[in-house]
Amino acid sequence: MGTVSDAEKKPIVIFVLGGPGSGKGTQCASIVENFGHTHLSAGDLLRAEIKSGSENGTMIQNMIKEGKIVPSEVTIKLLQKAMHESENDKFLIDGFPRNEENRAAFEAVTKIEPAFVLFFDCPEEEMERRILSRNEGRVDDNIETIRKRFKVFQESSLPVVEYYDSKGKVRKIDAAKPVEEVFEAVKAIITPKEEKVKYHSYAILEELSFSDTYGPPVTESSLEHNKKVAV
Ligand SMILES: Nc1ncnc2c1ncn2[C@@H]1O[C@H](COP(=O)(O)OP(=O)(O)OP(=O)(O)O)[C@@H](O)[C@H]1O
Ligand SMILES: Nc1ccn([C@@H]2O[C@H](COP(=O)(O)O)[C@@H](O)[C@H]2O)c(=O)n1
Ligand SMILES: [Mg+2]
Repeated sequence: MGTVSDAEKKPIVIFVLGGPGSGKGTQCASIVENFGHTHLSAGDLLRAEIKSGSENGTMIQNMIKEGKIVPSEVTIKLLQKAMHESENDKFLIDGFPRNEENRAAFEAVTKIEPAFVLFFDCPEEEMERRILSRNEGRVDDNIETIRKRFKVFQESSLPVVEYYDSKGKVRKIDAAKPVEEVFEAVKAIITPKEEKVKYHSYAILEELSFSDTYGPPVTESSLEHNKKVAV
């Protein structure tokens, strides 16, 4: 069997999902800083497309104002372009897939399956409070559009989360907590396996030196055990 060349290598994709205002963009910024992923927000790409004066601009603007989901073809093209232009091989795709059409079309076109889905779970009252004090001048940050976006989230986006949950791919996070606490939970999920093994090994070594100063040396087999613990 031949080897897979670099050109054929699939990027690592993490889908970042959660209701409007749940904190996806905020947490993605910290993940980028700490773990080096490239952050692609579908909403940001669509807003940039409006600004660029593209022929789809007016259609996208109207859909965003109404809290509706833009046809997958448009959004996927923007995501693919951004991925091709990046030299990175690990991406956080934020706010996508937003409905079943988004999900199926992305998989069919790119043949990429997400490594997992980070799902930010937050009550509507908290998301509403956050959006109303966001102050970024977004056309959809008003109470009328917020209500529509909540409805679309419940009816179209949650089924996508449930789909990935049925495949064991959802990592759910309590996003109602303060930013720093949410990020601690994120870190526990994103931290590469090797780092966790190192951490567990040090913890066991420390425990040994405190509780049993003259205890048995840490053997290779006991480190092997740590590896099994740190999944
Ligand atoms: N854990 C948190 N606690 C309090 N405020 C938060 C928290 N996380 C984010 N915020 C604030 O809430 C607002 C919404 O956050 P953010 O833009 O990250 O959400 P989002 O999920 O990307 O929303 P959207 O889907 O509308 O793009 C921002 O003003 C942000 O500073
Ligand atoms: N897959 C997507 C993502 C977003 N949209 C539209 O953009 C709006 C804002 O998205 P945020 O992620 O920045 O909240 C969203 O309400 C949709 O109108 C989309 O169509 N498809
Ligand atoms: Mg966002």
